[in-house]
Amino acid sequence: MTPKLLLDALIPLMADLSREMHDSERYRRLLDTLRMLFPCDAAALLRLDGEVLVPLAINGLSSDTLGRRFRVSEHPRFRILLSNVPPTRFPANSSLPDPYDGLVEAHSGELHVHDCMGCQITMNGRPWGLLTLDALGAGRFDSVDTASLQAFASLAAATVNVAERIHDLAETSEQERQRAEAYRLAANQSRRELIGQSPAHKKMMKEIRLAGPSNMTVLITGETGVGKELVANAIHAASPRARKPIISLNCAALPETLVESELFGHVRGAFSGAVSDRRGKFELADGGTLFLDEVGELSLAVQAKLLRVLQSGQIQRVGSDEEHKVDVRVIAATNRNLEEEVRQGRYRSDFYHRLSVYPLLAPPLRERGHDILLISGFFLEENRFRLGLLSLRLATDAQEVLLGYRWPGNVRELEHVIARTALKALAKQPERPRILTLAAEDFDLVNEVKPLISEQEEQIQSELDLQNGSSLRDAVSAYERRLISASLARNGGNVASTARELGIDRANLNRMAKRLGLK
Ligand SMILES: Nc1ncnc2c1ncn2[C@@H]1O[C@H](COP(=O)(O)OP(=O)(O)OP(=O)(O)O)[C@@H](O)[C@H]1O
Repeated sequence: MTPKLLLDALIPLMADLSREMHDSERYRRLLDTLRMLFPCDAAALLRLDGEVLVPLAINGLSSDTLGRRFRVSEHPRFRILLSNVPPTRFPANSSLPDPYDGLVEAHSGELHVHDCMGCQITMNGRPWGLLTLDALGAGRFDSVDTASLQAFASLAAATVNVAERIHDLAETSEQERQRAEAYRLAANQSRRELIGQSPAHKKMMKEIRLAGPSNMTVLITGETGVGKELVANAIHAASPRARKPIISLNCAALPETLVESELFGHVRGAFSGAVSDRRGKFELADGGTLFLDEVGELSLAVQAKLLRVLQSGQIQRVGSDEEHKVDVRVIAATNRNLEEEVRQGRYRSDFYHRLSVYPLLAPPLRERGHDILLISGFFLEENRFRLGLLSLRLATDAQEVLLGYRWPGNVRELEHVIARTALKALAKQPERPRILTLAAEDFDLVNEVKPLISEQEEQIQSELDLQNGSSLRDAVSAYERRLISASLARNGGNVASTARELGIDRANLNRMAKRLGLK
């Protein structure tokens, strides 16, 4: 090969060193050039991973070769190649078995490789992997100059080095992005105050102030949307770790196989797709808090691993034997009844007890009385701003609707209801107003309204009222109570519509309700 041809072949490869491209494309171009320069039927680039050689790219070999893992101890040719820095040639009469026998695609009935060469790729003075060349015809490599192959191996090492550095950079920037996101979220969420004044709210805040400064593991329970994540943030903010991040993991959002790697991280090659080392949430939360949301969804196997970490404070990345010490406080949340899950054998009792060192209940919205209006105020203000209004408020009858509703989706549902209702009410206006007042009929909550007296309570009540000996007045009161409760429920707690349906005015209805002990 003339120097010009040689340069023509090598220049694009050198130019690749300063270009960003996918590894597979980079390695494919490397092997294409190798085959242009050296007369062979197949070539491969392999990375040494512990005791195993992993093919990263192949050319002229059957595609299943990429899935093979060659144990160095079982392949004497590979062992020899790895122990010598200069290239080694195995001539046709070599008695050592060839790992690629039967894998070269160009064979015309000839399965046996007759000429084989290889060269170590050295990185930082240590073997990183191999380049191999195979030919079916004996003596094909007679003319190959080993110094040229060694020079090519140096170019291959530079190529691999660039690919790995790009990987590391991408990984570092991804981790920095995650960290920045965690700080941003923490800052945003901690700005979100837990609004409320009800006794249930005050009791919860007291617990937060008590548990926060301790280093205890807290298990927050409560229905969906009650604000468990906000509670976790408040606990973190009240702790000495407040200046460090709180890192969240939603245990329900990931398949079991990924949960472990998300929690503990992994090393390169731990599983297919693990192309580089990665820190897990435990390492990201080091010094701070790890919030495990929906912890009730973890499998028994992951529970066992987490329990070990919580007890020892040591984590092991998936695929590694090394242990890392981490200093992490865990706060977990669930809307499941974990005690029941333990009884049913679906949850580990030891893990449950390790999590619930400090159990904290976030009460449902329907038990927080007028907090519903305070929290509505927060969301009304948010929506006022978003919709560009001067004022967004609730009419009195709308407040009654919100207070009478059972809120199965709790605060999150309230947030969505207000956003939806405000948007729809605005769309109904003939002209864009500056002030918008949401009325009872703007809310579409009628069907889900909680009966003011449950059916069972009502029956017991009416039986008591109608017992023998009760006065006519008591019986009439009982009847009025039932009639008004049913009408209020039908009208979504809307006093105006209820009064209309019953044919009395609102003030009268309010007086009657008060006299009958109805809220
Ligand atoms: N007391 C509160 N004051 C103001 N906003 C609140 C309050 N409680 C909850 N929120 C808001 O309600 C929404 C739902 O809260 P969050 O996501 O914390 O609930 P959760 O219990 O973790 O829900 P899930 O069980 O679905 O994970 C969030 O937007 C949160 O900011």
